[in-house]
Amino acid sequence: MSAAPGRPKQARTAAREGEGIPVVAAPLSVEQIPAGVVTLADHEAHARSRLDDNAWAYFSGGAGDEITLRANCSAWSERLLHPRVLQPLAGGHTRIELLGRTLAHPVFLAPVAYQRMAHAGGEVASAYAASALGAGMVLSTQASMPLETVAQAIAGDPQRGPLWFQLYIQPDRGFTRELVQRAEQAGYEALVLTVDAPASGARDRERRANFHLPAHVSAVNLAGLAPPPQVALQPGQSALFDGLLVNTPTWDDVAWLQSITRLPVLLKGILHPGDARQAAVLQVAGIIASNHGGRTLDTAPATASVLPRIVQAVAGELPVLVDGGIRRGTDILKAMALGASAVLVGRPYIHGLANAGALGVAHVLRLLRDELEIAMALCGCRTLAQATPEILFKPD
Ligand SMILES: Cc1cc2nc3c(=O)[nH]c(=O)nc-3n(C[C@H](O)[C@H](O)[C@H](O)COP(=O)(O)O)c2cc1C
Ligand SMILES: CC(C)CC(=O)C(=O)O
Repeated sequence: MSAAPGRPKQARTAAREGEGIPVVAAPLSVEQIPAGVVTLADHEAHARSRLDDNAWAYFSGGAGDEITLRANCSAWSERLLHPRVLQPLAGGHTRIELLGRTLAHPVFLAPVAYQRMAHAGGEVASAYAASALGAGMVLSTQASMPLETVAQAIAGDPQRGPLWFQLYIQPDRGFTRELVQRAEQAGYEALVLTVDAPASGARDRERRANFHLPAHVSAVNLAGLAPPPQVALQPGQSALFDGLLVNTPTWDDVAWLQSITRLPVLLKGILHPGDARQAAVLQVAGIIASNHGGRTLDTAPATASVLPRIVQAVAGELPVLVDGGIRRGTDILKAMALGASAVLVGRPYIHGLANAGALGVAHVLRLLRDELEIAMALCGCRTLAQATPEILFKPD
């Protein structure tokens, strides 16, 4: 049993924090997209052959019976688009406005921990790709490269999308505050507070594979964080509720976080309209409708299913982003039609990273954007503002 921000088992010879981390990704010239890889599903199939069973269990697994993991994908593909013809399309584009910025397209790289397990270039390679393709990126608290190194790698790139920092509030609030200050100083533009993982989900696939972090991979940005004090449990007390979760964040911590930072704070992991309302009352900068890619509570609903209710609950007061199961440009268009302001993808870019480093991540982003443009054109949408529920097929 472990709380969300806890550290997985690690090989005993763990490198010292930050040691041996390349500042640049492996040279692109040695990496290629294999012929025949033309969709995100192709990337996934190829990545399976590049990653060992240990890494595969971590990156691809979900919680429990993986019902939510599968539902995330099927809920998008089961919704149908309703094409419109003979619309003027010249001058069309995928641009959006979000938190005061104009972005080339609505795709972000979701926070995914321990990316050096997929490729030596790790989070820096992902950041290069996001930057080159104008995508946003959210760096995980549990990144395997220093947050400053990742920000520095793309600082000054005029076409880069937003760089945000995902935060897991640590039991040690002083350490958390220092982490926030580091993210501010490094140039991150927003904090994404993940709220759906006070405890790690039942990661059965990881347990079957005896998942452990390789020696060269660790949560370097949490170096120096003391383990939470051991609680002496009384007979009958719960190791979870009376132990690991005694300092778990609450709504009060959201207000606390807003009070200690000048950065906009978004909440990631909202599924219930009541929580969306509460977030709006606290005037957070945005929410991300997410079930953590099916990795926390199994049998939670697919994000495509809850998105309309969440959009309705916040009534335009704040942007709603969504992730989980987005694998096609058509999925992105459906999300936008349901009221999302932008989308995040998780596993697909890790597959690209495993396959060809920065080039692989860039390829995944390029495929999504190309597919989005095609879907927009075929639905008669010149801009994403025209992606309304009208383009979704409503069965009788
Ligand atoms: C291997 C892996 C690690 C993840 N690590 C984090 C993390 O550190 N913080 C976080 O907020 N979400 C994390 N997530 C969840 C993603 O940010 C995102 O919500 C999810 O992957 C979206 O679903 P998708 O993979 O189907 O696109 C992780 C997901 C995966 C697959
Ligand atoms: C280290 C984990 C807490 C990162 C995470 O959020 C995940 O694996 O889903």
